[in-house]
Order: sequence, then structure tokens, then C-alpha cells
Amino acid sequence: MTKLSVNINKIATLRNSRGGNNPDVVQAAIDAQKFGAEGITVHPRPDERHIRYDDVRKIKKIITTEFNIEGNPQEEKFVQLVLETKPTQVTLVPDALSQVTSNHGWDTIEHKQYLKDIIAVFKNARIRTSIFVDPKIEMIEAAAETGTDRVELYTEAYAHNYETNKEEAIAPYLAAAVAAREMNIGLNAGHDLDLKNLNYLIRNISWIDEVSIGHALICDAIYFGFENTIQLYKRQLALPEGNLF
Ligand SMILES: CC(=O)[C@@H](O)[C@H](O)COP(=O)(O)O
Ligand SMILES: NCC(=O)COP(=O)(O)O
Repeated sequence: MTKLSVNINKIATLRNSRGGNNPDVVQAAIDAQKFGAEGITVHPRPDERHIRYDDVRKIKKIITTEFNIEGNPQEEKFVQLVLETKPTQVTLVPDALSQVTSNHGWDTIEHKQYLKDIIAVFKNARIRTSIFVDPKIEMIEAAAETGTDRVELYTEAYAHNYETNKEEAIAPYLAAAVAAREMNIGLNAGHDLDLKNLNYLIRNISWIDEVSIGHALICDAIYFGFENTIQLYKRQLALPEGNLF
């Protein structure tokens, strides 16, 4: 079954808005795991506007599930942090410094050699690797040639288009997911997934190994509570009887 990795960036954003340590992101990671999260995701950005590098070190000490660190390995500081904290998985995301949030996947054709080299560095340290990609078959094919363990499908377009036409929204993701499966690479998905669009994604692509969800989940927690919200998301991940594919 698909694992839920809870992205706690937004908890750090709230903390940072006032200084101090409320809410406590380390406690949030402990609680998310207690409430059923099967992983914790963080995406430390170079300006440390939400999760700070030091948070990552502290979270590593309390992790009992899967720890996923996302970021751009072109930032040397990020590579060093990952090698120091040795998470379960590093997700490589090609974000520019000024980006508000992630808005595209890697061009795995253009950057194939670079990705191959950096993936070897992480795999030598026994860290699982995942490459953040747009849902395009040629990007999956080139990703497979880098030696990565997994790819993460960037689901912003799916989430956006789901509102108007869910069959059309899922089509490129299904094709990309089938390609990943044929190439024997693992599959993650994330960005803008929420309680409305999650179940349809999973029913169509049941072999997704992990979804990482932050923004919508933390927003929902304001209304439903953190524990209840994590359980609501896990319920969306539970496939109904029979599987569409
Ligand atoms: C790679 C990805 O889609 C997420 O990590 C997303 O970028 C969250 O990052 P922010 O919390 O900085 O928006
Ligand atoms: N990898 C995606 C992620 O960690 C969370 O993205 P979002 O749910 O905050 O859009």
C-alpha cells in the first residue's frame, strides 16, 4: 500500500512567523508518526524560510519511520546535510533560489550525467534516491538511466486539472507511471495532493510507493486536528475492493 509521508515545512513556516519554538517542529514530527504517518518529509531551502538545517538534524534523531529530505543538490550545503543526516531517501528537486515553491521537475535528458554522478554519491552512502519529474515518458526513461531508485511525479498539474476533468488530468501520470514500472524504478508522487484528489490518483496508479503531502494536509489540520487529518489522508490511500488496473 502507498505510504503517507507528511511534509512538515508549513509547521516550520508558522513557527518562524513569530520566532520562538511554537509550534515545535520536532514534536510535530514525533506526533505525526504517532498519528500514523509512515514517513516525514522536509524540504530545507537555502534561505531556511521554513525548515532549517538544524531542524533536519534534530528530526533525524527522533525518526522511527522513513525520513525523506528534498532539495536541490546543486547547493553543496544541501548535499553535506544529506550525507551527514543519512535519511531513508533524498528527493532531488531542481528549484531555483527565488522560487516560492517547487514548480517543475528535472530535465533528466539535459542533466543526465550530472544526476548520474550525484546519485552515485548518495547511493554510496546507502541513501535511497528519487528524482522529481514532470509526467513525461522521456523524462522517466532518462531518469532510469541515471541509476535512481525512484522518481517522484510532480502532481501540481494533476491537482489543478482534476477539478475540471479528472480523466484528462490523470492520463499523462498514468502513462508515466506505467513507464516507471516497466523500467523497474520505484514511484513517488507529490505536490498539491489533497483530500479531494488523492484517492482517484491512487485508484488509477495503485503502485505508487509513497506520497508526500504538506500544504493541504496542514491546512486541513486547522479544521480537523492533526491526528484526525492524518487518518483521513490514510483512508484516502486505502484502495477500495478491486483495483482499476
Ligand atoms: C518537491 C515538492 O513538491 C515539495 O517539496 C514542495 O516543493 C514543498 O515545498 P514548500 O513547502 O517549500 O512549498
Ligand atoms: N514532495 C511534495 C511534498 O513534499 C509536499 O508538497 P505539498 O503537499 O506541500 O504541495
